[in-house]
Amino acid sequence: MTEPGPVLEVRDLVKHYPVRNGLLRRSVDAVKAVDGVSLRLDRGRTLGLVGESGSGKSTLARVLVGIEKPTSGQVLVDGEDVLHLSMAGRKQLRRDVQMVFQDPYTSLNPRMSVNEIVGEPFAIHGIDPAGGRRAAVDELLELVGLDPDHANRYPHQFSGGQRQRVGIARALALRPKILVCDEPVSALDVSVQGQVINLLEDLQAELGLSYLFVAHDLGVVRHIAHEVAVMYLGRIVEQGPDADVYDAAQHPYTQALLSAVPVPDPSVRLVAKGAPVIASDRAGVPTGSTGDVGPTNGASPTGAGPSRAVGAIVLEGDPPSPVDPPSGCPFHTRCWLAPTLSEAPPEPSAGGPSTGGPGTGLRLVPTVCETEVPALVARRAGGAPGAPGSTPADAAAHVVACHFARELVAHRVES
Ligand SMILES: Nc1ncnc2c1ncn2[C@@H]1O[C@H](COP(=O)(O)OP(=O)(O)OP(=O)(O)O)[C@@H](O)[C@H]1O
Repeated sequence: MTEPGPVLEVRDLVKHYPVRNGLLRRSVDAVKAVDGVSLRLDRGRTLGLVGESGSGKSTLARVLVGIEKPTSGQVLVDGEDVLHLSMAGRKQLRRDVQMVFQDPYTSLNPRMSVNEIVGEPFAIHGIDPAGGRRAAVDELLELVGLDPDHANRYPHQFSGGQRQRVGIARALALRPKILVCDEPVSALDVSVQGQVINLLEDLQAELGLSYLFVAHDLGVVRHIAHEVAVMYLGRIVEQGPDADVYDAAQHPYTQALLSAVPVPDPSVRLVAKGAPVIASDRAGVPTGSTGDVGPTNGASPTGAGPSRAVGAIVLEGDPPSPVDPPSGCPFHTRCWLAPTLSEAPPEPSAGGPSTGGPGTGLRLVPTVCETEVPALVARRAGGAPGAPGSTPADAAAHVVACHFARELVAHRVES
């Protein structure tokens, strides 16, 4: 039985990459890859992290496993701040957080046998497992469903799914508490994606592992994650239990991503109240330009079968540059809700923003959305601010960073 509580907490994490110019390589600006992210991952749970290409997911993942140093912020593993420990303490704690990489074809050294690859973490950390290194490797291979008799083979002698199992075995060698899985199945055939996802779920149940699961495929994330965080331009814009986010998304960005996910039953259409519903049988991405989020083949690795997207919300243009993100709400330049807000007829206020908003008929978009960064706060259904002050640090809170978040409703349409 896994003890409840957070195993990983991220507080106001920032990672900026300096942009250098000229002969003197002066730092003139910065790519704001991660720009103030707070997250909480509970023991034995899976937090899915989704967002378009370039939203900062991989940078966040790399910071969490110690490949990159953050510009500022805190990363706590079991309550200990990993970034402010001595080298020795950091090395010890880093064992607790391991990474499963996206591409098993490039992440495994082709010149090393599987025995050497899986056993390498023992050598790096100077650990002699009880019973010897080879026995420990065999045990790890069995744990991930590989035949220990194949330990002397090389990566090219395995299929893609088997290579990813090797990568998972290596990540488990030091008995970590947390696995950061960066797109662990996106390089695999759809037919084997489900097998690897099932393996990760079995390992979680058996070993009490916690996963941060980075993925662009919202169908896969829905299958494996208990909670979902949505990232846009280096920030979390919505986070909550998977059912809340998938069935009642409130951020216009999340709604756009979800609207492009193929659903098994085309008579079910996901729409946000007031969203511009564009009927489509395109099983693809909503952006029409950047194209990261959303399966493109219409088939689900989780067994739902062929399906199609209906009612896709099309986001105009590419995401803005993280060197010069928009003022105010970072999403306002692409927000489909913005025009409807400025044209909304007056309606009775139900606890919404005290001045202006979708019910007042005032053209607030240029003022609030362009000038004020919306905080992540819990919201009641219907879009009115709920419990200000709730943050991702509160387990299971559904939090949204939008001045005018709207509840997503699922309803059946006549086909
Ligand atoms: N080492 C680096 N130096 C400068 N900029 C970087 C570096 N690594 C990432 N970036 C930039 O940071 C931003 C976030 O990139 P990141 O790879 O974290 O996004 P992502 O959401 O993981 O996208 P993808 O799914 O395509 O990997 C991008 O604008 C990217 O170009």
